[in-house]
Amino acid sequence: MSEPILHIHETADQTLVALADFFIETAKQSIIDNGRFSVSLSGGSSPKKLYELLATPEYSSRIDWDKVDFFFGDERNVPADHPDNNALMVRKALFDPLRIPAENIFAVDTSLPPDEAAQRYAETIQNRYQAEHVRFDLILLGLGDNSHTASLFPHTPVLHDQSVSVKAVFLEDQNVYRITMTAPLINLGHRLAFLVYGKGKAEAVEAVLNGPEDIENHPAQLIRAAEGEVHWFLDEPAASALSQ
Ligand SMILES: O=C1O[C@H](COP(=O)(O)O)[C@@H](O)[C@H](O)[C@H]1O
Repeated sequence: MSEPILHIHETADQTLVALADFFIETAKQSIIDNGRFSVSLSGGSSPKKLYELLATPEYSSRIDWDKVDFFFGDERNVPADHPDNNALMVRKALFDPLRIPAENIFAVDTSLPPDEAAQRYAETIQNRYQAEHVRFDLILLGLGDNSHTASLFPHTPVLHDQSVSVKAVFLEDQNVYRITMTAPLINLGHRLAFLVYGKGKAEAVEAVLNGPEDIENHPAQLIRAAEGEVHWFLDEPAASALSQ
């Protein structure tokens, strides 16, 4: 298992540019190697600016977006037109501006009950890869200030799920469901890339990267690429608690 690779930049904007470049270079290489690029997107508040940046002419002109397949590492259990829906956020920031063909977008069907939505999405991923091994070229991830990533939240049963799959997670404190890829599925990715910025995430970054193993409280510690690489794109405030 390889060590995490840190990319620390002074500001959040510089961090976003570095990750946008990394996204494009990974996509280009995957298209050269395999003819297509498969990426799993993160949701939440941090990545919206990244998607908006990728939609600008400077980035959008650098790859053939028709050769990109988009998946989601997690989704809120809300209707497709709800403001909290991750796919809606990406649609507005990236898919619509770039006119991504509908057949390249693999979103979670949140009109189904959560367990069924999760199972259907796991099947969607399996079917997409057919006989091939399920391995995304790139998986984008965020980090909550409570050390969750995707929807792997502290003290939830999915943290112990060993299947390469997608599961529904009930968050008791919020009384909501989310749908998430399991850690074993995420860990199969060729490249995993966390995007974390802001001082509010500094303690979580330190705990996940350098703290004692404590999966229940710091679920992002589960993310260890089986054979690939794990990259962390951090701004200086988010990296400020890192021990040497
Ligand atoms: O990987 C992810 O992380 C976030 C936490 O990110 P934040 O920017 O909202 O703090 C998570 O909630 C999101 O759904 C997920 O894809």
